[in-house]
Amino acid sequence: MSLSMGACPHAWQQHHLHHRGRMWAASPAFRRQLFLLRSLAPTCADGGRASSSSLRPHLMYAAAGPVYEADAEAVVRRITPPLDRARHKGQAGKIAIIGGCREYTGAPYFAAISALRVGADLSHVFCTKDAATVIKSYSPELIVHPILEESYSVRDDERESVSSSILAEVIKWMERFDCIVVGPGLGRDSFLMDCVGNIMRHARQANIPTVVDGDGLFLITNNIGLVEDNSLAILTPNVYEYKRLVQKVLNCEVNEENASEQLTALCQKIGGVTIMRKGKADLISDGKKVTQVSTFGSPRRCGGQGDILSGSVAVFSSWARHFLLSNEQPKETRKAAALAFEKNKRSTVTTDIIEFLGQSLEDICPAGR
Ligand SMILES: NC(=O)C1=CN([C@@H]2O[C@H](COP(=O)(O)OP(=O)(O)OC[C@H]3O[C@@H](n4cnc5c(N)ncnc54)[C@H](O)[C@@H]3O)[C@@H](O)[C@H]2O)[C@@H](O)CC1
Ligand SMILES: Nc1ncnc2c1ncn2[C@@H]1O[C@H](COP(=O)(O)OP(=O)(O)OP(=O)(O)O)[C@@H](O)[C@H]1O
Ligand SMILES: [Mg+2]
Repeated sequence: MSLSMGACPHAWQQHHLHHRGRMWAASPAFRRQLFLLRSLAPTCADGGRASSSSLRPHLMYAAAGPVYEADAEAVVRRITPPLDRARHKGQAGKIAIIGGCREYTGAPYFAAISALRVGADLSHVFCTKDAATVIKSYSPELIVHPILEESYSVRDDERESVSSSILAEVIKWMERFDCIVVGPGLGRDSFLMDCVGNIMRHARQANIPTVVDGDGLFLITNNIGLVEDNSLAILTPNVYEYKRLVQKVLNCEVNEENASEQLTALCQKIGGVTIMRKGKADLISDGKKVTQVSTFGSPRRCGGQGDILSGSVAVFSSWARHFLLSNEQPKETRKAAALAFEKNKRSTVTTDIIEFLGQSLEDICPAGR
């Protein structure tokens, strides 16, 4: 299905933006958009499947083979659903984060709140009991399910029944979600990993798109069958997570000279999945082609920015899916990072970036009046 400009209710905005010329390119609003562009990468991969017109044919690099720079803004503009009065709660996206344990409460919060700030209607978090109250206290906007358990809180003879009841509880909700994000702040407890593996299998059977990040990547690296041949899986590894995946799946070291070929080979070996390799430039592949997003965001590398990305990717990929399925009509995190850095400089933290998500999206795809 083609994502033609004419099909987009915001096409006039795109036209308008293209004609602002150099002044626009130099404007603070344009710079603010740059950060958001990075978070679009998986969406761009999806958009790329739908339309080669979402790729700029003029640019590229990669030591071996062409890599196209994704026109992330155009993709976002096309897939962002209009703020239509006839729409009801949930139609702009229901997202769930599977993550949050004794050590990590920030990561699932960042991912879940970013999904809301990008434009989803409902954002859930499935986490351990220890983490739930903490996460809830960060924000009343989130729906928090304190259902996961770690080994320390489960007796050996209870494991099977606890595992079944965790799965049963998640299954009750699963069908409602447009996308789940597995891993932010999940931790690596063995019992928890087993339970989450079961959740992933169920999500797959139910055809629920799944973004795998953080400790979810640790889980799948050691159980690659969890994502094998799953075209609804998007992996968002950082530099270390990517290294572990390459070592495990391709049985070799990361090769920067042939980055795009290696990424393609990794996708193909796993089969069907889309991988967004985060870094100085984000490289995205579905095993067929490779695109990149290299617009500059922020020089701050504080923890949590990958969580913003995974939550945002969940929303954009569900918008893209709706667009493709219904011919209705996704963008944005490097841009919010740029905005936040402009304001806070070296003291920029993840919460500052989240504050700018809305404005960044607004610059790309205005909500209208
Ligand atoms: N505020 C929070 O709660 C946050 C929690 N986070 C969570 O923390 C958990 C672990 O994520 P990480 O990305 O830290 O996990 P990793 O285990 O991949 O990395 C831990 C750190 O160790 C170092 N490291 C790892 N492998 C290395 C290697 N081969 N060579 C050199 N240095 C290496 C890096 O500095 C890295 O940041 C995840 O669940 C993640 O979601 C992060 O998202 C950051 C924010
Ligand atoms: N060197 C870089 N220059 C510019 N942007 C980067 C760079 N490295 C990563 N990014 C961007 O920062 C965001 C987070 O990537 P990062 O590699 O820090 O993820 P992460 O380690 O998973 O983060 P988290 O701390 O949330 O787990 C992504 O949007 C990525 O595109
Ligand atoms: Mg991470």
